[in-house]
This record gives sequence, C-alpha cells and structure tokens, in this order.
Amino acid sequence: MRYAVLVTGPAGAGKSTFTGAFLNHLRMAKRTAHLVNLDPAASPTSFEVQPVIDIKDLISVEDVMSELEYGPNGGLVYCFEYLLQNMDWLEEELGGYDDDYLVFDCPGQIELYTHHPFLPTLVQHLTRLNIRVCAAYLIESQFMEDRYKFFSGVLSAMSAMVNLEIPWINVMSKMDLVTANTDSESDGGARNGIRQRKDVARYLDPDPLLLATRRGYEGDIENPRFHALNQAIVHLIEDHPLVSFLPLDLTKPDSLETVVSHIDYTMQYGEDEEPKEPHDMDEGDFQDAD
Ligand SMILES: Nc1nc2c(ncn2[C@@H]2O[C@H](COP(=O)(O)OP(=O)(O)OP(=O)(O)O)[C@@H](O)[C@H]2O)c(=O)[nH]1
Ligand SMILES: [Mg+2]
Repeated sequence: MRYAVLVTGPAGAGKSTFTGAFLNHLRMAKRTAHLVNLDPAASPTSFEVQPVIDIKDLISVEDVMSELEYGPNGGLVYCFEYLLQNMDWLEEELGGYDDDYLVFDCPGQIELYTHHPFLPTLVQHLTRLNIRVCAAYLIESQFMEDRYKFFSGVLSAMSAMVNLEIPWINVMSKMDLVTANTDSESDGGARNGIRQRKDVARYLDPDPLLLATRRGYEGDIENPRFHALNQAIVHLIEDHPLVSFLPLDLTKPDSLETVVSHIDYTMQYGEDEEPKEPHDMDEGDFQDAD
C-alpha cells in the first residue's frame, strides 16, 4: 500500500517546515518516507529533505514568468494547470515508489483550496493509482490574534474539506509563538485574548461564541449588517462542527508525535496491523493558566 499525505494550508502557514520535521520524524522511526514538492515557487534551499519528485522538474514559475511574461500569481496558477494537463508525468514519477509514504508539500495559494480543481483532480489521480490519501490543513497560531481572521481560516478549512472529501486533519501550527506570548507580560492581551492560555482551547475547538461577542477594544464600531453575517456564521459552525485543530509546537517532540499519530490513524496506516489509537491530546498544556 502506498500512502500520500497532502500538507496544505494558506501561505506561510508553516507547511514546508512541518513537512521537513514530519519526514525527519518518520525516518528516525525507520519508516521509508519521501518528499514530493508541488510548489513551483519553492527555492531549492528551502528543503530540509531533498524532494524525490519535484514539480520544478516539469515546470518552474520562473520559466513561466520569463517566457510567457506572467506575473507571479498568474504564473503559479499556470503551473498548476500545466501539471493537471500533464498528470502522466506525475504518475510516471510516482511509479517508482511502492509501499512508501509520500509527503506532498503543497503551495500556499488559498484559491487552490477553496475553488480551484487542482487538489480534487490530484486526489482523483492518486486514488486511481491505489494510493491512500489524506490531508493536513495548517493554519498558523497568529490567526488566533484576530477572531475575524481566525474564523475566515476556519471557513477556508471547511471549504477545502468539503471540496476534497478525503480523510483530513486540521493543525494549528507555530504554537511555540503562543507560549512565548503567554509568558511575556505586555499590553494587547485584552484585545486579542490569546495570551491567556485558557482561551486557546476555544480556538482549537472553535467556539462560535467568540464571533458573537463584541470586540472589546477601542475603535470598535459594530455595523449591524456585519453582526447579522457573524450570527449566520456562528450558526453555520454550531450546526456543522467540522473543524477542530490539533496544536503543533515543533519545539516539543511530543507535539509532532501526536500530530503524526493522528495522520497515521486518519489514514489507517498499516491497517493490516492493529490500528493505532491517536495519543490523547495534552489539553492541559494550553487549557489551564498557571
Ligand atoms: N516560530 C515558528 N515559526 C515557524 C514555524 N514553522 C514555520 N515557521 C516560520 O514561518 C515562515 C513560513 O514557513 P514555511 O514553512 O515556509 O511556510 P509555508 O506554509 O511552506 O509557506 P509557503 O510555501 O510560502 O506557503 C518561515 O519564516 C518559518 O521559519 C514554527 O513552528 N514556529
Ligand atoms: Mg512552502
């Protein structure tokens, strides 16, 4: 059985960093795992582990920009469309990897996750090749600093999940930054609230009431039309609690281990053996203020 984990999420969420740490972790556990780079704009120095399959061998955004005179964003979209038209290239590249675990580092263009057919088509191809696929969707902990930004992250995660219909986990990356904030004594705590650890749980398991309450800082003028929209979003999330986040703090090996266990479990990795139970989340880490 071949496995593919798609590491997805908005720009700068920490996908490539997580992918590198994930692969190192698997290798330390003596598991065969390889990197597939699907980001046509990735710089070769950005990989901790060298990719065995690299979209840049097919097409690079620099070439598209210089030869077709596209701008960077149009250039990226052109690259994905080119890959979709050349899936036989990917299938051929994948041919050499039997019984392996492949980690796909995906690009950060949000439209790829919300409405572009790129990922669904990719998943169809992988599934047809008998590769078991799951996705990890990362958003970074800084999203918790602004509840509106946070909920737009939740909605984009939901939209991506609905689009893909594959086993899926959501990850709140860069949790080391939250701990750092909590420890430092500074202003702004009342404004965003994430400096209080007990609040973090309300974000990991999104509490729609975060949106329903008014922003508590100066300059906040609540427009009644936005209030109605927020209420509608609150109901949507209450009625369809599809999204919760696993915290990922790469400075703590246990945290990475927990996320990896969840990915294995979600994908039923090695299902011939006993399915693995994911480790219990250490909620106490973030729930209780000291
Ligand atoms: N503090 C902290 N910073 C991180 C962590 N992971 C990534 N970063 C930083 O966040 C930035 C973006 O990380 P990447 O791993 O390149 O993110 P990405 O999602 O691959 O970005 P794109 O491919 O451009 O969408 C870099 O400056 C990283 O050093 C983390 O766990 N903690
Ligand atoms: Mg990246």
